[in-house]
Amino acid sequence: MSDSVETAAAAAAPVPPAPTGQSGTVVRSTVLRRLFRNPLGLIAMAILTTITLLAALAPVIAPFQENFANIAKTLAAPDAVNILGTDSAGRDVWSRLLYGGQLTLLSAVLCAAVAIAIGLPSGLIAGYYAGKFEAVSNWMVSILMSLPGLIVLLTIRAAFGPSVWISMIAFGILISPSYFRLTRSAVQSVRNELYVDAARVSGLSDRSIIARHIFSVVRAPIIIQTAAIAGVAIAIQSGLEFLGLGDPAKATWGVMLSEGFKNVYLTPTLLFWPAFAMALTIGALVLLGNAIRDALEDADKIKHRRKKMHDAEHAASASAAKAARKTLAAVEAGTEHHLVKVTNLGVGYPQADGSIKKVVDDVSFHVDRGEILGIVGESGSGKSQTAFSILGLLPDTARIVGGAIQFDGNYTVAPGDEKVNQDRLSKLRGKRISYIPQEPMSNLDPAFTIGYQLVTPMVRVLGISKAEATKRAMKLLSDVGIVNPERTFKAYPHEVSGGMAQRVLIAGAISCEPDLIIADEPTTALDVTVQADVLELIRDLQRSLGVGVILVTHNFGVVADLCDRVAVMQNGRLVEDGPVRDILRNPKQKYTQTLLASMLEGKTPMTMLVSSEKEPVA
Ligand SMILES: Nc1ncnc2c1ncn2[C@@H]1O[C@H](COP(=O)(O)OP(=O)(O)OP(=O)(O)O)[C@@H](O)[C@H]1O
Repeated sequence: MSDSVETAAAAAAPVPPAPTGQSGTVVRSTVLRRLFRNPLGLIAMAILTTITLLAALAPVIAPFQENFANIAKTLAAPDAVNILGTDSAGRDVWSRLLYGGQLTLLSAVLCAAVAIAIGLPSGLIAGYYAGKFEAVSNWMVSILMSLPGLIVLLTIRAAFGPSVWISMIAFGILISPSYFRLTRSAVQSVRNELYVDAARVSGLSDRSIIARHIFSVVRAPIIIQTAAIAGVAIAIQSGLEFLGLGDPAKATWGVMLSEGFKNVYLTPTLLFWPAFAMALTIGALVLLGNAIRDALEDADKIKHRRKKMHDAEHAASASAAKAARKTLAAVEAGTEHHLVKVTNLGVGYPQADGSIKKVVDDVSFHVDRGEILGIVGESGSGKSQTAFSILGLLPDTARIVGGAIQFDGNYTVAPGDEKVNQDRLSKLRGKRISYIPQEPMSNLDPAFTIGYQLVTPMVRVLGISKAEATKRAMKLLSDVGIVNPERTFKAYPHEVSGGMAQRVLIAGAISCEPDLIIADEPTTALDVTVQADVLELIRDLQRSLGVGVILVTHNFGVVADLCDRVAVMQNGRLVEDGPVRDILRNPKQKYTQTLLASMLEGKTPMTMLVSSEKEPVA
């Protein structure tokens, strides 16, 4: 398949589950265990927990209210009553430190929360959908980043008074672009991963895809970033207060710092204690961020631990679907109501000069239940673009420039439509239409076990219990010829071979009892020794389940071996179609004859072809 099409490639039914629930919990507990084993992480957590507890318990453990002043005892040295001494107004330093911790920590949390609330969702949406939202967000982010932060904060202070909360909300807004950019780049890096396309094909809504696949990618960097941002917020807030811009009526570490500085020559410890508390907190936050990063880094170890947690008991169960499919298969084949009907389809891409380059032109064919239609043609002939039109997975830039597509009598592309009807197709993909891709490995999410990726869509689409779906998955794995289904079920994609991964995807493709399977060169990425097995498997399953299959291939040998009917494509056009037997016996077009000749003469199919007699479509 062409490079461009690969971006739109999608996989069969397997949908990796949300990184929540059992697996998510296991991963989280593993990360926590690793954090506890890291001495720096442990120290950081101990410091932060102690500081938070002391601050939270200030009303209980502080000997005085933060603003209680004993004018008779100013700038006093530490004694039994005032263990850290008193300040210039006779207030207890220890009590103010505790109450100050409350305000300082809460304001840091507020700042991070505001920044996350703005930056995270906008980064997710911009990264996932791109387009206008991303353009507008980028524009706003650039404006925010070009603002001189300190001057904005000073202006806000002048306008709204010395409120620590308002300052921190403003700082949260100013700092939100860092979350936006972090999230957007993380999302962009996985947006076009085939397992994300696979989830789309399997019928997951965009919201679920973002929650399950995309958010899991940004979660770790966001946590690390938050630790750093909280530290920066404390430093900025204290910096402003140190400059005398804080609310003197409130005890915060910054206000204490400012007051301590005024008396630095008389009582240097007044400056030391708030500075020490701040340094300890900020240092602990930085250490914690690093420790979390280290804990998350070794993903493989985490995965292996997760794997051990999966202890399943499995047994085979009957596939009632098979019988149901057989019945269905007999109903509609050969009638005018086709499972898929493509009529005069045209697909094009707008060019820089304003013209549209057609890559599929006036293509018509149909597929019925219980039959295999082969779409054959040389590389670039438009096979995949046709298949992706049916799946609704054309790139955003593609335009339908003519014709229509009906699935089971309903238009997914109606005459006059410029785009595929995604609302309608999202209800079909993964449920009634499934897909077997050409690159099995890239279509399985490396972060989840094969079993999980098989079970989740069945639970969603078929509405069955997890236990039942597990049984079905085991049966499916054994149906597709996997010798040790238990082991494969518990394995991660990197632990199985390409041929086995393709069998897994085939199992996924049939798991939700589809009516149509679109297989796009399903053996291309496989070793020759397993190609025949996989093709035979598709044929056996198609026969027993009675589904319709569209098989995209450039190999006429595969067509001859497997298909009932064939559509031959060249340069985006359908040059010939009909029952395979007729076309094999009596190919009318020279192009078809050449394709056949390359097969019959035992040459490697499709390495050399005569040039088209027609002009390329444009
Ligand atoms: N995103 C895109 N933008 C512009 N042109 C594209 C895009 N995707 C595909 N094309 C063009 O569409 C034409 C048909 O591509 P398609 O992938 O359908 O061919 P194919 O027959 O499946 O080939 P292969 O067997 O190599 O996959 C090619 O000329 C390709 O360059």
